[in-house]
Parts: sequence; C-alpha cells; structure tokens
Amino acid sequence: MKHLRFLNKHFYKYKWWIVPGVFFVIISNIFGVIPAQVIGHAFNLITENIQIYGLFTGFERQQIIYDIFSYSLLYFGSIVLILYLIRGLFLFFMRQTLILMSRHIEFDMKNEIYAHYQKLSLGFYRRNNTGDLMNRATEDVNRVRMYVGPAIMYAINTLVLFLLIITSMYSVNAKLATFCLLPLPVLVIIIYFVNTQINNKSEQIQEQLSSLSSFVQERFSGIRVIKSYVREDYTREIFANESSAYKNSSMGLVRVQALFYPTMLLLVGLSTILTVYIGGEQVIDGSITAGNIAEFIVYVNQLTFPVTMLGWVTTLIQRASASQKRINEFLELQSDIHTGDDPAREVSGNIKFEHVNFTYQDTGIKALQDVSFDIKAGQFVAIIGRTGSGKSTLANLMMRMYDTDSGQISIDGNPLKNVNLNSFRDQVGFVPQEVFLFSDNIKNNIAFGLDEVTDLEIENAARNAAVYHNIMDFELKFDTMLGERGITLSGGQKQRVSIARALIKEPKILIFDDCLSAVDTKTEEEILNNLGNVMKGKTSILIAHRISTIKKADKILVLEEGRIAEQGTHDELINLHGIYEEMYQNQLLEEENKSL
Ligand SMILES: Nc1ncnc2c1ncn2[C@@H]1O[C@H](COP(=O)(O)OP(=O)(O)OP(=O)(O)O)[C@@H](O)[C@H]1O
Repeated sequence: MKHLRFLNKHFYKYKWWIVPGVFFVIISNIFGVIPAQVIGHAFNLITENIQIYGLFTGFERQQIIYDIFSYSLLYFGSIVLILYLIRGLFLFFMRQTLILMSRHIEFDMKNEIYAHYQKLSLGFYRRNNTGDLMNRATEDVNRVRMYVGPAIMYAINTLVLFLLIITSMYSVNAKLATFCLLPLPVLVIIIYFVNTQINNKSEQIQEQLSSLSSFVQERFSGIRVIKSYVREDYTREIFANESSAYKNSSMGLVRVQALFYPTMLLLVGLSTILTVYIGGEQVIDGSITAGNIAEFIVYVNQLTFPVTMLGWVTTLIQRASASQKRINEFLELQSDIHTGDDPAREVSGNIKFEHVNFTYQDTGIKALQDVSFDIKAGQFVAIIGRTGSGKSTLANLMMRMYDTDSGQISIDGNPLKNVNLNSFRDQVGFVPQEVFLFSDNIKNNIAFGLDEVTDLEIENAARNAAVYHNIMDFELKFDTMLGERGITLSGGQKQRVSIARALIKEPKILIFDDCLSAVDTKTEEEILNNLGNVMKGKTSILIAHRISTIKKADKILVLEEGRIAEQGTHDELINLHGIYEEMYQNQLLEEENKSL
C-alpha cells in the first residue's frame, strides 16, 4: 500500500474533482435508500387496506375504496420512480467526476513516465527490455487507474451505502437487522477468496497471452527464415502447444467464475429467507409491520452489489499497489549522465581523448583501454579496426551516451562532462551503425533533427547523401512512407537516408559509425566527395572497415582490442608495417581475387 502514496500528489492536484465526487456518492446513496422506506409504506398500505376492501364486498362503496387505494399505490410508485431517477442523475455526476479524474491522472502518469524514460541513459535501455518498459507505461498505469477511479469510487460508495442502510435497518428493528446482515461477512470472505483465485488465474492467462503474442510476433517477423527452411508445420505445432496452455488456463478461470455467482445468489437468498422468517415472527409479535419486511428485502438486495464490489476493490488495490511499485522503480532511477554546467556554446570541433578507459558494466567487457588521441577542428579522421575492437564504443563515448570510467574526453578544451549536453549533441551529426528509420515518410525521417526545415534543404541533404535519385524514383517521392506502413528500403538506401538526416543539421562534428558498409564503392566515393564540400572546415570522424574509404583521411586511428595500436596518415601507417599495413594488404588481395 505504501507505494500508492506516490499518487497523493495527483489526488491533491485533482482535489476539486474528488470533493464533489464524494458529495455525489453520498447524495446518490441517500436517494437509493429512501425508496426502500417508501416501498415499506406502500406495502403497509396494501396489507391494511386489503382487509377494509374485503369488508365492503357487495357494497357500492367498495369501488370508492378501490379508487383511493389504487391512486395511493400509483402515488407511491411515482415517488419511487422519481427517487430512482434522481439517484441515477447523481450516479452520472459521480462517474463524471471520479472516473474522469482517474482518466486525467492516467494521462498525467503516462506523460510523466514517458518523459522520465527519455531522460534515462543508454545503460538503462541496455539493462531493461522494451517489453518491460512498455508494460510499465501502459498495463501498469492502467491498473493504477483502476485504483484511482473505480476502486476508490466503489469503496466510498460501499462505505456510504453500508452506513445508511445499517442505520436505517437498526432504527427499524435491531434483531431483524442483525439476522439480515449475518450472511454478509461470509459472503465478503468467500468473494475475497474467489476473487483472489480469479486474479491469480487471470494473471497466469495474461502471461500466457503475452508469451503467445511474442511468439507470433517473432515468428511472423522471421517468416522468411521459416519458409526457406520449410519449418511451417513445426512452427504450427509449437503455436498449437502454446495456445493449448492458454485455452486450459482460460477454462480453469471459467470454472471458478461459474462457481462465483451461484454462491453469491445462495447467500443473498439465505439473507432474504432469514429476513422473511425472523421478520414474520416480529410482525406476529407486533414489533414491526409487514411493510418493514419488504423494506428489509430491498435493503438486502441493495447491499449485494456493494459487497461483491468489496472483494473486487480489494484485489484492485493489491494489483495497483504492485503496479505502482514497478512504476516507482523506474521513476526513482536517475540518469547516470547529467548535463554539464557550462553555458551552451558553439562547438569548434577539437576533440581530445586522454587515457580513456571504459568497461561495459553489465558484461564487464573492457571495451577501451588507455585511449589517447587528438582531433583538430576541421580534420577528417578515420577509425579502423577489427570487429569488436571498440570503434562504436569510442563513437558512443564522444556522444556522451556513456561516461568514461577514467581518463578524460574534452571538446574544444572543456571536459565533456562540463559541456551543455543538449547544445553539444545538437551540433553533432551522428549516424549510428544500426540505422533506425521511423514509420513515417522519407521527408520527416530526414528532417527529424530539426524543428523547421524547407523542402530545398531536405533535397540538398538527400543529394549529398547520394540518395536523391533513389527517392525521386519512388511514386510518392519524399512523401513515400517507410516501415511497416510503407515500403522497405534496401540496406544501402536506409544508410543513406540516415546520413541525409545527419547532414541536414549542418553539424560542426560529423560521426559516421560504419554507415557506408552497405553502400557500393562508387556511391561511397560520391558521398565522400560531397562530404568534402559540406564538411569543409568542420570535423568529420568516419568509422570504416574498407581502407579505400579512409585513405585520404588527415588521421587514421587503428584500434586493436580496445587500445589504439597505431595512428597517423595512410602513408605513415603503411610505413609502420604493422596491423594497418597487414589489413591493407589483405584487402588488396581480396579485391584482386574478386576481379579474377
Ligand atoms: N552495449 C554493450 N554492452 C556490453 N558490451 C558491449 C556493448 N556494446 C559493445 N560491447 C562489447 O564491447 C566490445 C567493443 O564493441 P564495439 O561495438 O565498440 O566494437 P566495434 O569495433 O564497433 O565492432 P564492429 O566493427 O563489429 O561494429 C565488444 O567486445 C562488444 O561485445
């Protein structure tokens, strides 16, 4: 329960929804209880007048008595109807305040969680899977909403109704009231246990359902592999097994639910029988009227629904508490990357690494060790090395996606940790190794990093990234949709669209993380030529595997197992006769073999 305290700030914010909401609950219940008393009076009227009516059998006056009698009944009936209508109106207001408030809180919570997630560093996203992040922002928030809305509303409703009915019952007759209420605690306990069972089974079903959806999602994403390996029958069998577990659990749930309503009706029936039996004795004693029995039967029936709700509300609160605990776990996390205190300033493009060490915390892999180098503003620097040598890690550290364990990275002489992060990242064009394009049109994908952009700027960026002609070949040109809702670009086209996204920013520093790998050598040359013009006087850092790509670089850093093994220009490195030269010779050999 203590986790739900987090919600107090929302309750405070929406106090002017809660106060009238509670008021409407009280009023609606008052109008729910009064009709029972009116029905009691009507019942008395019937029992008393029916005898008088009988006495006048054969007399003319009998018709007059009948008229008065039926008129009075109509009058009572109308009163009951009006009272229930008023109750309905207040019930409407009650839902309009309390349930609407819960929707507002749900909206605020989702926004708060989303904004918080965005602040957290890459490390957080490495440690937690996307499914879990999404569940907390949707399913868990939904469960909390069920607490702030329906659970609170029904809890107040039940409390008010109980107080009103019990007071009314005891004011009529204490003995009858006690007997009438006797089965109710048993009903509460049974409902609580049955509800817990239903809940456990529902949770189990929910888990099976999400595993079934994940299975289906994965298999359909990999449908090409399934078809090529002719594994359709095998996959269908696994699906049938998974789905049969889901069916069995669902049938278990239906069994428990089937038991629930008869049990409830049995206990309500018991209460009614007790009311009639004990009430009948009291009527004979003369301590209550027959109308009181009718009144009590209405009360008992009115209590049934809230009592059922009580069990439901308890489980809603338990679920909400568990969900809020999960939400709080993430909300209490602070990003390990904080922006520096320096004011936002224009970047010149000098980058310096001094004895930088970096280990991935989750795997313990030492990705960079004692890395030192210096990049002057305006230089074209290339980074090369075998796979896993730490090239992408280096690029990520430059973007401050992670912080170094030791050593220092400086930008224009200022430690990166002091630099205003948003302003710095705004001035860097970063093309990551794993290209990511949004399910949107090409135009919006290219313009992603900017708030305002002209069509001409988008076209120029596409030209510089050598993807303009490809885009113009599509029927809808720059309006072509990508992703699930649109066309699938080839690997090389994707890379070039994401290069255009970086170039349109006119960045002061450009970082290409192996993003020319799927581009043919001719197009690569075109892009590099364009870069020469666009990035004149600005710093470009290119991570690559092909030496032909980086030959012209002002400086080449050769990484080997997280360390800088060699650095210099192409000619200098060839003369070293080290790793670089070996890589160069191997690549020349490969080219020769290909041309044979
Ligand atoms: N997010 C991560 N969490 C844990 N370990 C990682 C992570 N990213 C990379 N590594 C490990 O760090 C080392 C360096 O990886 P990195 O991606 O920097 O290499 P790379 O030179 O860019 O490789 P490639 O050329 O194949 O892209 C590798 O051993 C890799 O397994």
